[in-house]
Amino acid sequence: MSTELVPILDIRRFDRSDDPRERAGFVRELNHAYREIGFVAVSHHGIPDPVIADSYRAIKAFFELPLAAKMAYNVGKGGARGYTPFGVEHAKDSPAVDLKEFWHVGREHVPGAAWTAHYPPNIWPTEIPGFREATWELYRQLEHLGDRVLRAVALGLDLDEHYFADKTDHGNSILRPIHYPPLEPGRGDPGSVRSGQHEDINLITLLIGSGEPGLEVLSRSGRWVPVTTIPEAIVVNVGDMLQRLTNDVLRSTTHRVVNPPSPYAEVPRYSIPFFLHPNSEFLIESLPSCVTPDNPNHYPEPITADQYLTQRLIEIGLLKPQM
Ligand SMILES: O=C(O)CCC(=O)C(=O)O
Ligand SMILES: [Fe+2]
Repeated sequence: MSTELVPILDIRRFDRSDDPRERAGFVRELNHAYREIGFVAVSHHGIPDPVIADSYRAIKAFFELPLAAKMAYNVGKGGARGYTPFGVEHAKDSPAVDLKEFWHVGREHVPGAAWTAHYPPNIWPTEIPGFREATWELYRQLEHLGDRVLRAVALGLDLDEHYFADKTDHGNSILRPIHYPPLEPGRGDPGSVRSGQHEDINLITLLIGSGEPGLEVLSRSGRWVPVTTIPEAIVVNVGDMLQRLTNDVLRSTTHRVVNPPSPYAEVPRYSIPFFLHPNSEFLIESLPSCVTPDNPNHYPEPITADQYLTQRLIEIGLLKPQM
């Protein structure tokens, strides 16, 4: 049932460019799913198992540290880098906080690159050897996979295959390892779930860990559908920036992480989303090919990726409004 809604697509069909029919088929199926449900699971993505395992090892060790040690890394504006504890982030329009703590890895600085000054530097937990190497390698690998998915998205929108390349080459992307602890009565508000229903802000999200129960997407008919993919697959979904760029042709679908029943409630859940963002200065303006008489421009006011992100971080409690 859910596999009908969230198809599993083998990205080797796209990467193997010597077979144009296979490539075209991948592009067609990906874009069809993004117009209908906004989610796919990508299999055979080529990210080596040890790269994923090393990150899991490092983040589990970090989240096991005492709260006081973790709070030393709760720095900076909007949780942009480092640690964000329980009780901060909530879904837009929901007062109940999510039952999660998380860490943010951003883009590593490149000395001499003009964009470097716009991004806060990463910070790293000194208690966990190998944390930096493992998570930065996973960031690079997920970014590379995201670039390939965006090439297939571009082709499906009748754009040049490399349309997104110079708009994402120093994107403000974030790798966010998340820890949802075992559920205890009395933790959080009575209405709290692991992650309240929301849409992602960025262009696309690549999610490691969707094999663990809890993730649900809201279907067009208004039904919550559990995402149950094969564990090796990486879920890749459309975010609000891509929905807006495409004038709502591609759908940023509402999703959530529910509190699972026993025995899953008694064990922690870990996931690692990678929020792929465009370059901060990128102007999000409806693509001309997505504006038609049947689908007039819903967003006549363009907005930069940076302005859009700031607005949205205020809405979810990660940034305080400027007075
Ligand atoms: O933990 C998950 O499986 C999904 C998390 C999520 O949707 C998010 O952080 O935006
Ligand atoms: Fe999400």
